[in-house]
Amino acid sequence: MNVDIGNALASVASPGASRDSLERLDEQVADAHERIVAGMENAEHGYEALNLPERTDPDEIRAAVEPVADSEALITVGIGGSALGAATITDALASESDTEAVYLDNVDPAWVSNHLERLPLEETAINVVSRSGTTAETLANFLVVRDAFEAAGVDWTERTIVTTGESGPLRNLADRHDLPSLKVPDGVPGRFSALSAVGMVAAAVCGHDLEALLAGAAAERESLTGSLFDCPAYAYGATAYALDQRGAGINAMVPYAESLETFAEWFAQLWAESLGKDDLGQTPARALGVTDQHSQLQLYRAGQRDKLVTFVSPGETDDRPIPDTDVDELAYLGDSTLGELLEAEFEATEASLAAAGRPNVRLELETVDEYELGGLLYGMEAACVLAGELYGVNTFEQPAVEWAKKATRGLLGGGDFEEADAVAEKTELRIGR
Ligand SMILES: O=P(O)(O)OC[C@H]1O[C@H](O)[C@H](O)[C@@H](O)[C@@H]1O
Repeated sequence: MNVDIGNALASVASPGASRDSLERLDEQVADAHERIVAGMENAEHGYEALNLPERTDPDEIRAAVEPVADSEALITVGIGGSALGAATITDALASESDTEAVYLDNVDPAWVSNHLERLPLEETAINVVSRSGTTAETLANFLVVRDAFEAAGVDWTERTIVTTGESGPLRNLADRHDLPSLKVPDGVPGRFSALSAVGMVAAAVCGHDLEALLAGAAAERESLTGSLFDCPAYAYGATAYALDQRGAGINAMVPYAESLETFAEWFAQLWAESLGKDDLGQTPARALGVTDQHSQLQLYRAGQRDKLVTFVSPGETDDRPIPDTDVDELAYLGDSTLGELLEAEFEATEASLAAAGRPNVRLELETVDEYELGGLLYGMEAACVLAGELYGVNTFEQPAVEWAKKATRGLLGGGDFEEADAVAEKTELRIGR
């Protein structure tokens, strides 16, 4: 991964960071890097995620999925960090296998039912993922999926893989039914677990090259040094932080590839849950090039000066020529391909923001394959850990989310949680019927 921060400099954009201010920030980056390296060496909670390229064992993952390797579909039941990493990987990568990857990361009943009714359950595998083993949405969906398999006369115990922590309800269930199971590595929060079994079981069933994913991540790990001017991941994390400090409180992630749309969702969780605490943090927004040039670009170029736009350039992709036409006004298109049109629109949009003095950063891939994607995921995780150090927040916890989880359980009668009382205490000023 390369990172180009030129359009975030104060000489181009406002808000922008001057070269001098980045030099000064680099001293903090050096200190943060020392802290990060110590955390990695001591396998501290969270920092341990940056050791995954060496820790994850592709053979173990492939062995666990062996019994369902030739399934027509794989239903991953998980939410947040237990779904988005896997979905990012299988959505981004082309595969020769025909396995359809489906993610049940919502409890919308009609949507869940639609999936269960249309999939060939006797040829479908189930991948249940929950670090805690207690998340209500995941366990509820799993019970629903199991029930659908039973109703269709399919033995779900023959078709289920479990990835969870060392103990908990899901671990007990896996043991009781003797299901193939993998462990969420210790010290790795869900949103940092894409490069473990959590993110890679689906990739294995879909036939992706797990070693290449890890090699791309390992190369990014090698590039972690004590200076933002030498390390693409830190350059991104430090620049995003510096711009937030200067008023760019929103970070719009804009990949120029359909296949990377889920990556923007994954990034949004990483950035929001890790940095959004102590009244700090930069709000992630999601957009897609070129589609959202025609819906959001107006705001990004001419709205409030509160945004950083992060582009992801996918590099080389499959291409398709645009056929010639005898309509004079469209003749110029006939000399191009769709890929060239996409690239031209990307360059034009980037330039349009810079020309209007709007900060933007470019993340460049050579192409979208396992190696590059592994590097991108790792790079963004390292950027986020660095940003967390610079903000001085606890990057690896999410107490605000836990609050809502407890309130939900309380409402459903799953225990006595004082958080649930807040629901009854809602202030109302209702207009309408
Ligand atoms: O993996 P689980 O324990 O089921 O948790 C799934 C998700 O739950 C919560 O929403 C947390 O805030 C997320 O960070 C986590 O990824």
